[in-house]
Amino acid sequence: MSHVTLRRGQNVLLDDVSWHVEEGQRWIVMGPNGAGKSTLINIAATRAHPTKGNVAILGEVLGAVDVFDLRPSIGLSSTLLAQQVPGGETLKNLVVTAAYGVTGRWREAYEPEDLQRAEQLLARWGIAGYADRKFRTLSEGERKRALIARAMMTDPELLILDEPAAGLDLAGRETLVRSLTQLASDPFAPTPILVTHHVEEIPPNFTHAMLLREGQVIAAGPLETALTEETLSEAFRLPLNVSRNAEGRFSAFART
Ligand SMILES: Nc1ncnc2c1ncn2[C@@H]1O[C@H](COP(=O)(O)OP(=O)(O)OP(=O)(O)O)[C@@H](O)[C@H]1O
Repeated sequence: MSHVTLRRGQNVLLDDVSWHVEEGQRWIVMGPNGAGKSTLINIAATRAHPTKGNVAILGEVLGAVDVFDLRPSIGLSSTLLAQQVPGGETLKNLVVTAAYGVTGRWREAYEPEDLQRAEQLLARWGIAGYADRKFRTLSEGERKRALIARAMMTDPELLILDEPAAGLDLAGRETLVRSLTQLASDPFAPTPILVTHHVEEIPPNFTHAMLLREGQVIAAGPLETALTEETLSEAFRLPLNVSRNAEGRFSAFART
């Protein structure tokens, strides 16, 4: 993204944001509520267009490409998507419909390989026995896993996860962090972009961070320089103590 601004009415949601993500990097997007994180990743997922500035995704220039051709290469898991899933949808269908860019199975005919891949992904994300369960009957943690399995269905090059740990209990969060750490260490896995509010949710092998506040970039780059006491305190307007343990996990507390 080069000098991207997005306005809605009088509101400036993103203000002159530039961002460069390379294959092999693993990004965290952080910032307080309303900072513009979802807006940023909606652009990255071709769900929104900037008012000003240029965007190229996987080598294609936004505005000069049919986004429906590009979308299968971009896996997306978000709360907005979860809200669009019909409650009676089975997990198997939730995952397999990603191959067709829809939620809610209607009259599409699926190939046996698609169904097999959906089952494999559910197994990979720890919900193998749940293929015929209805989405509305799942716990929050199971829903999050199902949405990530769906995001992986098209074998995307880019994987965007918007707050996948929101609403999970401690064990659920830690299991998810472990799964994301494993995913990030797979050289054939898609380039991940993880939106989060909490440094504790950052998998230790993620490499870069984009820190936003009020639509502007506070810091962007390698974790060591972009996620520091100074940058996080500035982004959240709160003096923070930030530390990283020997395993690479972050924690943050308000200074007393
Ligand atoms: N359609 C819209 N019209 C006007 N303002 C909007 C619109 N959509 C979002 N906003 C505003 O833009 C700002 C950024 O929203 P966004 O959802 O990108 O933030 P966020 O960082 O993802 O927040 P959160 O952490 O709370 O999910 C917010 O102040 C929001 O109220």
